[in-house]
Amino acid sequence: MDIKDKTIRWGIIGCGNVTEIKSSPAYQKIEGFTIGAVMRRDEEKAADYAKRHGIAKYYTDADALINDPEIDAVYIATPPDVHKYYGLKVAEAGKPCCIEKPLAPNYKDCVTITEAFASKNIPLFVAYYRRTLPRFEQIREWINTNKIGTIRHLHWHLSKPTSAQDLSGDYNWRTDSKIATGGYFDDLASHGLDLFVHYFGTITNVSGISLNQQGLYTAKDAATACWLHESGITGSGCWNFGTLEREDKVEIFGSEGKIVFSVFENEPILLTTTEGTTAHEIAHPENIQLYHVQQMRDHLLGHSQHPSTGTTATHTNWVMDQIIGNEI
Ligand SMILES: NC(=O)C1=CN([C@@H]2O[C@H](COP(=O)(O)OP(=O)(O)OC[C@H]3O[C@@H](n4cnc5c(N)ncnc54)[C@H](OP(=O)(O)O)[C@@H]3O)[C@@H](O)[C@H]2O)C=CC1
Ligand SMILES: O=C1CO[C@H](CO)[C@@H](O)[C@@H]1O
Repeated sequence: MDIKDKTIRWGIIGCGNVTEIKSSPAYQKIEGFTIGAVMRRDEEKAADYAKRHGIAKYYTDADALINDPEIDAVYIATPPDVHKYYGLKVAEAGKPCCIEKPLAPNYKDCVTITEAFASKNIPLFVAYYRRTLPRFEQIREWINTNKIGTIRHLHWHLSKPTSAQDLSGDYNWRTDSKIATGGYFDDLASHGLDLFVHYFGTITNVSGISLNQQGLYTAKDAATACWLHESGITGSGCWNFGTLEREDKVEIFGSEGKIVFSVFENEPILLTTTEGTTAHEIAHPENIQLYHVQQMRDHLLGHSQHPSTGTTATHTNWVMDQIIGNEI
C-alpha cells in the first residue's frame, strides 16, 4: 500500500526529555500520523513511556523496531553520537526518517547519513523546528518584504551561567567531547545558526575561535565567530557557558531598521522601522514540534517541501565544525 493512502506509523528510538512534551505528542496529534512503538535500552523506562503515552509497543532492541513491518517511519531522538549508527539502519530498511538536531557530532557523519537516504530517494528530515514556527516565520516575512530595508548584518550573543550539574562533575552527554566537541555550543548554537541559514541562505565563509575556559568538562565552553552569507550579509556570534547572567539576543541590522529577538526565550520580538519600535508577542504551540511534524506529513503526502532536511542540517554542521575547529 502507498504511504499516501494510510496512517503513517512512527517508531521512536530514544524516548528521553525532548520527546515528552516537545515532540511525541505532536506525532499523535497530527492527522495521518500515529506512534506505533518506542525503543530505549532501559526496559522499565521504555515500558513506562509507552504506557504513559498510550503507545502499544515498546522495544529495547532498535533493529526490532526498525524492521517491524508495522512501523512505516522512524524518529531518532537519542543523543547525537548514535544518530549515524541508527540512521544508516533506517535508510537500509528504506523508511522515511526524522533525526534530532544536531544531525551528528560532525559534518562528515552528516554527509554519510544524508547520502545514505539520498541514494535511496528516501526522505530525511531533521528536527530544526524553528524553521516552521510562526514566531520565526514572522521575522522571515519582515526580512523578505524589506520591512527593515536591506539587511546588512546580524549578531547573536548567547550566554548562560555555569550550572550546578557542570560544577558537580556528574556525567552529562551534552558536555562530553566524544559526543559534542563544542558542548553546549553544539546543543544550542546549532538552532540559531540553522535559523540564520534559513533566513539568509548558505554561509560561504566562516571563521571562529573556540576553547575551554572553565576546565569543568571535556567539551569546549566558549566560542566566537564571524561569517558571510551567500547573499552578502555578514554575521557574528558569541557563545559562552560560564557567565553571571543569561543572555540570548539576536540583532538583525537593516538599512531602514532593526529586528531584535531571542532564539530560546519567549520575550516579545522588537521591530524598529523609520516609524518607531513595536513589540510583537507570538506564542509557540504547546508541543513545539507541532508544525515541523505537520510539515513532514505534508511532505510525505507530496503537498509541500519540508524546510529542514538532511541537506540543510548538514550545512549547519559544516558551519559549526568551522567554528569549533573539527576536521572537515
Ligand atoms: N529539538 C529540541 O528542542 C531538542 C532536541 N534535543 C535533541 O534530542 C536528542 C535527545 O535529547 P534529550 O531527549 O534531551 O536526551 P535524554 O538524555 O533526555 O534522552 C536520551 C534518550 O535516548 C536513549 N538512548 C541513549 N543512548 C541510546 C542508544 N545508544 N540507543 C538507544 N537509545 C539510546 C535514552 O534511553 P536509554 O538510556 O534507556 O537507552 C533516552 O531515552 C539530542 O539529539 C538533543 O540534541 C533535545 C532537547 C530539545
Ligand atoms: O535543543 C535543545 C533546545 O533547548 C534545550 C534547553 O532549553 C536543550 O537542552 C536542547 O538540547
